[in-house]
Amino acid sequence: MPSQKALVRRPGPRLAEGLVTHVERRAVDAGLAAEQWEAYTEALRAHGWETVEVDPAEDCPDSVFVEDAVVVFRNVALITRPGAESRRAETPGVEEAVARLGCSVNWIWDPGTLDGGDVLKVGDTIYVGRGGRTNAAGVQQLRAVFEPLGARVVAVPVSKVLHLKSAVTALPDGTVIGHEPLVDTPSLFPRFLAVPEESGAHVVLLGGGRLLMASSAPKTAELLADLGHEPIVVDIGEFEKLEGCVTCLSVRLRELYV
Ligand SMILES: NC(=O)NCCC[C@H](N)C(=O)O
Repeated sequence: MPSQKALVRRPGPRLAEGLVTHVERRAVDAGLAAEQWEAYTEALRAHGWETVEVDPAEDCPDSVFVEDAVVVFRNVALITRPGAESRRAETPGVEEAVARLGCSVNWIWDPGTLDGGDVLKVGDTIYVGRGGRTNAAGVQQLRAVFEPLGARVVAVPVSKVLHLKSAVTALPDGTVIGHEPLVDTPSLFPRFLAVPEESGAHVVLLGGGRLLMASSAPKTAELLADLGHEPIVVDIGEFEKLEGCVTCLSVRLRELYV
């Protein structure tokens, strides 16, 4: 039976030292971050997802952003080689977790770099952002792993934000949504809907019409509700200070057979 599991990773003691690239550094309240993380994982569970915790990586400030360490398509997990060197020690724990769940495992190798936040799956199309964290070799290696499984890999330039999924994600019907000033080439997507807020571009599909979204995008939540979707809103403000979004705090394993 297909699973409804979601990998998550508890924030570690060094969270406040997480990388910032496109935003000013602001102090992170570790206690509040822990509460927000609990509420985020609770929202996943409340909507039918069993959360599976990856062992903590206490020395890695950014390890809570678990989606950057792995890309899963069908039953195959591609362990990334993060573009930021300080994040490379995050991957062994994630590799162990996906292997335990029964995925076959592949790897991005030197000189490739790839962050999971640069990978957006829409059906069998895999968009991969070529930007600050993912290089051309990483794109080629991703293609070599997933195209034989039936995926079509489409490379997309990313220059204005940290990751492709900082700029765009997709609705259940496949429409790609993004805040236009931050999207390099909206015309690359067959159906594109502009949203009024930067963090409005980030949705996690919970199933049915339910979309997990950040409370920092109220106008977008209203727009999407008006289009017949059901926003489920969580406050992830402490993670947004570190350029995190709702998407990067979990990895949903939708096609795992266990
Ligand atoms: N996929 C994501 O959007 N990940 C967010 C990563 C934030 C972290 N502070 C970083 O710069 O790597």
